[in-house]
Amino acid sequence: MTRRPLVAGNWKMNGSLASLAEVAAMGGAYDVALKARVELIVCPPATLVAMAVEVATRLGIGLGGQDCHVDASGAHTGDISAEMLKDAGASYVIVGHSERRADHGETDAIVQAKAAAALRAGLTPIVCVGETRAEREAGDALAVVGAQIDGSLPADAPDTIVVAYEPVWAIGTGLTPTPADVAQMHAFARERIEQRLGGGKSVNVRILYGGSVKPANAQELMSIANVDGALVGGASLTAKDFVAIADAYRLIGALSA
Ligand SMILES: O=C(CO)COP(=O)(O)O
Repeated sequence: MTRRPLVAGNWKMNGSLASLAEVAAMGGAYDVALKARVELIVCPPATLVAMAVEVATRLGIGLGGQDCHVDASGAHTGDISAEMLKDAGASYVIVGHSERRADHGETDAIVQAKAAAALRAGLTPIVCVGETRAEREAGDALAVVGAQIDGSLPADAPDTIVVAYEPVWAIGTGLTPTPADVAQMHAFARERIEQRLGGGKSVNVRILYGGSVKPANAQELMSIANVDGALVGGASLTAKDFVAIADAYRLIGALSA
């Protein structure tokens, strides 16, 4: 089992050219020892991906997009393809974030097609899943996430794909599930990913936790079995908080299966 933790920052619709200074500021604390321990990537708005490449690459920080179209090119005004993100210097792309599922009506089938598009372009998709508050309260969290995994992962995806469990009710609210609930969901997700992909691939698939990850709770959340890193929203906008989250890995031992 060789899963390298991944801490990914999702800037959402935030950031300007001036924000590239935050990327530059991540470099100082992301030192050789931390690089050996955890992979760090930033997913800024598409307008900034190409601009961020030089500084990010120099600091050993990866770049990702936040969405991609299913097609490589064509008459889709306002959309961006996975190939364009790759061309701009990205190596990852988030697909199926709950905000896109809600704002743009993205279904599991669309998310799966986007994940396949990412793979076609040579990007690693970060496929997001997660239940709403109502679904958790109804006792349906596992069933909902299981169905999203079935529907959103291409069946032939390689074990390099990343899955992010983001309970919708934990995003931007300061609320997080209990460690026991996170452990249960991540163990369940790994089993379900195995059923979906087969061939023992799930042991290598990184499953991130997302939703109100902050420096103060990072160590507790990242220490949970089957949590292979974090997808961070608000706290990824400032270098200090974002690197402090990755820094939790200095204190965490080898990841447990
Ligand atoms: O949606 C998220 C990351 O994709 C999580 O956002 P917050 O970290 O702001 O809760």
